[in-house]
Amino acid sequence: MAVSLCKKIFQTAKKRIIQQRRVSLYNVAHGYEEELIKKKLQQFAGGSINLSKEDNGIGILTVNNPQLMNAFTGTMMLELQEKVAELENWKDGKGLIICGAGNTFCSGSDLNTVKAIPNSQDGMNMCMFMQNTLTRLMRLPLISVALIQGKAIGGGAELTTACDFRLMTPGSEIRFVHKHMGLVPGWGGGARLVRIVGSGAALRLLSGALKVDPERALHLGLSEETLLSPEESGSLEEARAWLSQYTEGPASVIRAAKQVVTAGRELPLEDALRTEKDIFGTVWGGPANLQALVRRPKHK
Ligand SMILES: CC[C@H](C(=O)O)C(=O)SCCNC(=O)CCNC(=O)[C@H](O)C(C)(C)COP(=O)(O)OP(=O)(O)OC[C@H]1O[C@@H](n2cnc3c(N)ncnc32)[C@H](O)[C@@H]1OP(=O)(O)O
Repeated sequence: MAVSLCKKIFQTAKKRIIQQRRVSLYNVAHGYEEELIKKKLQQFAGGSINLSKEDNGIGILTVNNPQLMNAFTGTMMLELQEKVAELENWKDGKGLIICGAGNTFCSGSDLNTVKAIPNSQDGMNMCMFMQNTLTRLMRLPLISVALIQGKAIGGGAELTTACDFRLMTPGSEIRFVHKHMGLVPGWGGGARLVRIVGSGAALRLLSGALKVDPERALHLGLSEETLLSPEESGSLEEARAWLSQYTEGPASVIRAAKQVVTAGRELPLEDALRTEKDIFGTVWGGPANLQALVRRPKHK
């Protein structure tokens, strides 16, 4: 009995590690030293990443460091990784809203943290750490929305691209300011931006460090909608209502829809088709499917 329980725990842990490896981009084979960068990041404290999971299957992830316009300190980068892991294990989840505290989104990395780790090894490790985390965030089986109030600057702009959708409030802006910092995006935001707006527009936004207001974002297809409310609770309510149009229904089906799209977005066609077949197998003959066959709804 005890042996079989131990075996089961071991198998579950092994499965989880393999799954995390699959969704993570970098490991030791890429020269990535996760424990080393985690120790370094731990030294730069401040702010927090808060997660609340609502009964409707929508999670609210808040970047919280309002004194620094929600810049990411070292400990916030670590907390983001922890919250993403928590979301990976949230089986009832269907949607996610990412927002910033105090009426602004996020101003990228905390300049005090990055100034203290200027050497190339730390920079590369931090870059791989954030790419791993944001790739896992992007691949969550949750429909994700960045709610952009105020400013999304540098790494903050990159964070918005790890979401499926972006909603902007009046007066807000997204700006890839990296050029002015002598940088290019390093959190994966460059590659993701190309896939969202195309290579020409992405090159203009990066090389011009252009301010993208809600109107321009709509025009570029970077934002889905400009919300009416400029303030925190009103815009969150609007974002919730917008997202619930897509999260209405059984979690198994909503999550499967996101997984099919993730495969289609990331894999070569034949691999995506095979993955779609596997995901189809998880819903075919499932409770939602069987109930629908009994109800026989008309889709008028
Ligand atoms: C790959 C990612 C990449 C990286 O470094 O690895 C980046 O993220 S690069 C981009 C880094 N971010 C910045 O360079 C932002 C610099 N800050 C600003 O441009 C402005 O502060 C702005 C536009 C975000 C907000 O301007 P606003 O006038 O509304 O407010 P304040 O400037 O008065 O800001 C209040 C307070 O916050 C401090 N602050 C803002 N952002 C950061 C930051 N990223 N790191 C550290 N501190 C930040 C700002 O200095 C003010 O503090 P104070 O003590 O009053 O000077």
